[in-house]
Amino acid sequence: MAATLSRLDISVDGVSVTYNNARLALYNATCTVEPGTITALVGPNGSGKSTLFKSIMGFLQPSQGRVRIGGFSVQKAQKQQLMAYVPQADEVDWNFPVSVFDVVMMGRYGYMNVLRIPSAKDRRLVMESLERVGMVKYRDRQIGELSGGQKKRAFLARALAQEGKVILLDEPFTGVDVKTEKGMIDLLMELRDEGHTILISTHDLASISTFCDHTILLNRTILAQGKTEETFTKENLELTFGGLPMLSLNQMFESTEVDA
Ligand SMILES: Nc1ncnc2c1ncn2[C@@H]1O[C@H](COP(=O)(O)OP(=O)(O)OP(=O)(O)O)[C@@H](O)[C@H]1O
Repeated sequence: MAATLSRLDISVDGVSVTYNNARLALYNATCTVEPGTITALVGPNGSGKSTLFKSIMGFLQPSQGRVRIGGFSVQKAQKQQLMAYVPQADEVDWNFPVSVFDVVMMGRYGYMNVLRIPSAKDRRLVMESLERVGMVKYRDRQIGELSGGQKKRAFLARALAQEGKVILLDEPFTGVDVKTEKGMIDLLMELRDEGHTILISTHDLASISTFCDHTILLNRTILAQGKTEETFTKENLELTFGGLPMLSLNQMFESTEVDA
């Protein structure tokens, strides 16, 4: 893996997305993910987090607005393998007859010709990525035969093998135990220190202030963004989540204060 990287920002400018059912999922979203940071994307269910990820990755075309990755168009960033994506579990066909090794090798496809014959370098990077997430011993398992946490780590390894400078993770801690989450957070911080730009959506609000440099709050549009200590406030969370009971917020801030 490269020791140092050129750091890339993500710039989202006035992005709106309407799905086929005419539902406006995202409205005039404008935000910046600073280069070489871990940035949390926070919002309630259905607030548009996955839609924003898919717009950044170029999986869907916004009806308005523009996304740039390190100044490049999304299309150019895709061609240059600048972005890697760890999807939500329900976006994956777990019955697909591929091993963990095969899934991680998919991260190398963008570097191969049409015959997709892996080079020695491709194999080395796949093994290094599996090692980094502690999944070498599961490399021959069919992907459906993994636990929730192992599945997440397999897809994180695919992102590492892809060598994307920008890594997007859509709810990587769902169904993951505390120890595995801690291991993943440590790895994300290492990747950040190597210069990766990381955007992560999570419902685990309690851990955000422990590892996310910046936070973006979303509910159909961007409601607040900035350094976590300035943005991840009770007032902004109330604005974003609306119906979240005051008791839950009070408990979370009390436990954050105790941990700090
Ligand atoms: N393919 C689709 N077709 C139509 N509507 C969609 C589609 N995908 C998402 N939506 C709608 O767009 C809105 C935003 O969905 P999105 O998946 O981006 O939210 P989210 O913040 O990622 O939610 P969650 O936290 O539950 O994963 C929701 O109202 C959802 O029902």
